[in-house]
Amino acid sequence: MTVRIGLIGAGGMGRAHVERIEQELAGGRIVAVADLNLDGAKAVAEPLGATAYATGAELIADPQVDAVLIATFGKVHAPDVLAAVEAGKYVLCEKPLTTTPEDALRIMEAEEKVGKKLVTVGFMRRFDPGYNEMRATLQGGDLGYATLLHCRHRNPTVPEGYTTRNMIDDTAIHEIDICRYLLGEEIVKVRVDTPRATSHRFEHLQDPLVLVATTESGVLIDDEVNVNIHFGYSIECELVMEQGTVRLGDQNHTITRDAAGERHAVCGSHIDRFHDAFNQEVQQWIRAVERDEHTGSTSWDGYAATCVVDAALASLEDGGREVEVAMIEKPAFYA
Ligand SMILES: NC(=O)C1=CN([C@@H]2O[C@H](COP(=O)(O)OP(=O)(O)OC[C@H]3O[C@@H](n4cnc5c(N)ncnc54)[C@H](O)[C@@H]3O)[C@@H](O)[C@H]2O)C=CC1
Ligand SMILES: O=C1[C@@H](O)[C@H](O)[C@@H](O)[C@H](O)[C@H]1O
Repeated sequence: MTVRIGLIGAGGMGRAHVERIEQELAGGRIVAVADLNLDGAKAVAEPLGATAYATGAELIADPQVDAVLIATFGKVHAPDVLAAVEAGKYVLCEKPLTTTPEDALRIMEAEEKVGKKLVTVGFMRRFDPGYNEMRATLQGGDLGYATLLHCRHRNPTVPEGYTTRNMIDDTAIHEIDICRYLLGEEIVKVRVDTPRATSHRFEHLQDPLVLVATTESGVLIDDEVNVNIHFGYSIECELVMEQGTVRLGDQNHTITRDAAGERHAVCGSHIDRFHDAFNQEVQQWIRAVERDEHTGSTSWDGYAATCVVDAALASLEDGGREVEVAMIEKPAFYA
């Protein structure tokens, strides 16, 4: 069976997903594309012989669409995710699932009503081999339990419209999710530190900032979010356990050694750094939809991440005070 996919949001990420589905992956085909900018939707749809729509609602109602891939802005994800769930269609929604915990709860309620998990959140780092090796090392138990997790999320630059809020709800949300995934526990409190700002930022931005979070068992996480670092796209992570540490590698395949020393190229963007993880994520989603099964992160993961984002934003507004994360008990449906 070929899974007939409808894409909502034909911007940078949407087009990157279309390219991988059409050129690199198996089992899926783009049959419809929706974008508020109808010309943008047509530009992606027409070469594929797909139908173009101006709204997600029309695309979701199209009986030709088996499953929905959402790559619009985070703050408009919720209505389309809800409509797809209510139509009984599987959804792969780019992160963040929603920008408020209330919207994520509504999605969870809709899924529970339908009686099956239909939503996967685009937390693609869960498919990165490096993070999975780190997780396996921790779970193996030979190095003891985790005590600390040091993360760095460095982007070359960001556009002027990107806000300090986005440093948390659009950027740090990746570490919020991957730390929960690596450690297998929830984050219970968080504060945001605001060091001296870089002169490379737009004036309105608090860049860099550092999230300091604590998990249920007391593991301390620090996450440097630094989005105008210029030299490249650099994602780092070191997990400290009782008897050893494990550190994420980069995407380099070779190391050059000469009179200037040893070096390897640094990635330029999320596209090259997480190319394989994105492919794994979307390929596994297509295969799971074929089998009528859920895969990857759930609406609960989207909800939990949004609750941590909310607490971090409250800390930022309140001078870096430590804020407890408010969240509901995990429903048995997501156990
Ligand atoms: N996993 C990752 O590493 C990355 C994830 N993303 C996520 O992908 C999503 C999209 O980001 P980009 O492609 O960079 O943004 P973008 O601005 O390039 O594209 C967004 C597109 O959605 C369309 N759109 C907005 N609201 C809409 C609506 N209500 N209905 C239909 N179309 C609508 C816009 O017209 C635009 O074409 C975001 O959620 C973002 O966080 C983006 C970059 C990397
Ligand atoms: O998800 C992503 C972007 O939306 C975000 O703006 C970047 O900071 C991240 O590095 C990238 O992976």
